[in-house]
Amino acid sequence: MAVYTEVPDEALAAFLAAYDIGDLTSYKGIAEGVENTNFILHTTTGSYILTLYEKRVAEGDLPFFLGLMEHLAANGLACPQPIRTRDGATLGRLCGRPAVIVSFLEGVSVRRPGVRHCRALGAALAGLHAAGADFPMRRPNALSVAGWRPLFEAAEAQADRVAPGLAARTRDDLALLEASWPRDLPGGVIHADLFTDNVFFLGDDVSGLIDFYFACTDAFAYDLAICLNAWCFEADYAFNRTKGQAMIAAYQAVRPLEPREIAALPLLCRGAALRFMLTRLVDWLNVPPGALVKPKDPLEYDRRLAFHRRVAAAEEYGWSPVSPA
Ligand SMILES: Nc1ncnc2c1ncn2[C@@H]1O[C@H](COP(=O)(O)OP(=O)(O)O)[C@@H](O)[C@H]1O
Ligand SMILES: N[C@@H](CCOP(=O)(O)O)C(=O)O
Repeated sequence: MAVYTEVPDEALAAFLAAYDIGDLTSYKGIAEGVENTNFILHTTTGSYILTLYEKRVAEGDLPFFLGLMEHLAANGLACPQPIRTRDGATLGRLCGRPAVIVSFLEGVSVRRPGVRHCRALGAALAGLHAAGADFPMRRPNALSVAGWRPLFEAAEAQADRVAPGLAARTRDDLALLEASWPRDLPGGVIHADLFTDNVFFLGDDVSGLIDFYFACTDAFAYDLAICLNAWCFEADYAFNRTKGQAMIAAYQAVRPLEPREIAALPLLCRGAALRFMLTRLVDWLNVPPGALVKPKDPLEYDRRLAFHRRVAAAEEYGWSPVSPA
């Protein structure tokens, strides 16, 4: 459950007094999520999400995240829109935490995405990349290849306790990726965490994208690689090429991949899997006493890595020269 900060009624009322969003009729904490404290607010004008940023989101990054959501929403992307106070501020403070109110998005996330969800996601991802094209702020990706070795070093000594041989195979993956990571790919704003829990659907259509708190400036194809990892593996860790094909084709219908992006896809997928394996591994080995949130299993990404190590070409992810949408 992710309500880390309790908010007394009076503190909430004082905070809301700065906004023009009507009178509060009810509110409650949201159990989902791992990073921040979220409440759903119902007022006489509609529903909103109140987020209190906990320690894992750097306060200095908030202008980037909030500015990005405003920019994307203004460019037609269905994403949370920060609500301004009467004084024009998007960022406030509540119970000692930076806090914002954003618009509520309708829809539900899917736990086991089908081919049609992967197709819709591919189009939505390309739409996000297009909507972010002229966003003027930059945020380097702290969890790209240069950030992986410090994570590995923090976990290396205990990695084999999690799975035999994990330290050695991670060391080898890391060395290979550091030596060959593609650095000159087309890029811009990427979401960098577009897992199924961050995408809402109404029927077969994407109704909203949330959780922009890993968003950064990086290669577009790396975002696609993150999504191929998160959406296209089955429960037995077999890669479903039909899902990959649907996602890539729908992405390319909006933004065709360049030959160098296609060539780089196997490395990008391997790097994306390593990134999530490593952050999960560090969290897994450092669960604080009394933690509210169960850490995610790093071995889910160790198993994906076993697949990526055998891949030689983008075709194995479902890319094809003439991709049917
Ligand atoms: N704008 C929104 N509209 C509707 N629901 C939202 C919105 N933002 C967050 N939520 C709900 O809150 C949950 C946690 O949000 P998320 O941003 O993923 O939190 P965290 O950053 O803590 O992981 C989501 O799974 C969703 O149920
Ligand atoms: N998607 C990441 C963890 C980040 O969680 P989120 O709830 O903020 O999306 C993972 O699966 O490791």
